[in-house]
Amino acid sequence: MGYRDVAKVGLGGPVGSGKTALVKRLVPELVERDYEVGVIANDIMTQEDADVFRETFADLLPADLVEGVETGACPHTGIREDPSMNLAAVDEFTERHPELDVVLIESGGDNLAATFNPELADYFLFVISVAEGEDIPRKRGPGVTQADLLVVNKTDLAPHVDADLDVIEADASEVRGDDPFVFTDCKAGEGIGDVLEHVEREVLFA
Ligand SMILES: Nc1nc2c(ncn2[C@@H]2O[C@H](COP(=O)(O)OP(=O)(O)OP(=O)(O)O)[C@@H](O)[C@H]2O)c(=O)[nH]1
Repeated sequence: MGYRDVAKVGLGGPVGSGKTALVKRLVPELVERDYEVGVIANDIMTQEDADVFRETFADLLPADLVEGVETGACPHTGIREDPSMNLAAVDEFTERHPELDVVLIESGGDNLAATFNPELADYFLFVISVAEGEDIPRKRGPGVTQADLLVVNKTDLAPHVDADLDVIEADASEVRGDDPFVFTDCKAGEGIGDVLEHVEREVLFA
């Protein structure tokens, strides 16, 4: 894939929903499938997530394909209103690695309203967690309704927080209409194949 058609995949969602955990699961699978992958981590004030990724992916990705973008107080500004810092990072990646196929862009944790600027992300995953309660899909936040793929993570915690996955499934179906959603347990690695199937079909094979 050339400079112009590197696929940009955004991951947004509330603080702690599992965006980092999902990226950690997706990157090895993508590399295994022979894709050249870059990762950008947006963080409010630190490079913490980027440092974690560099360490986690030390054997999988060149260190210069992991970048941290510090967004300041408002985490969605960098992915929605003014994505210039993120786009500059993508440009640097593609200049250094013209063979790059896909860049995963993790947003800083935010609320249910965070969405990606379409210029920044060709495909946008919104990650929520069942641990915050089964009624999140019903709240119809823009992330939940507008994302290309809704990822409902931490299914393993459902029994511990009295969240009923059948209720979440019914609500997500209603709120999303024909748009897809998947359940994941990033701790055990469940559902990762489903996420990849959507990303490959909609973005990488498109
Ligand atoms: N039990 C369980 N824990 C998970 C799962 N996914 C993530 N976690 C844990 O939840 C915590 C938060 O996960 P992260 O991946 O850091 O969440 P995040 O959305 O990147 O968080 P921010 O970047 O701070 O917004 C960590 O302690 C993870 O280990 C899951 O599917 N099940």
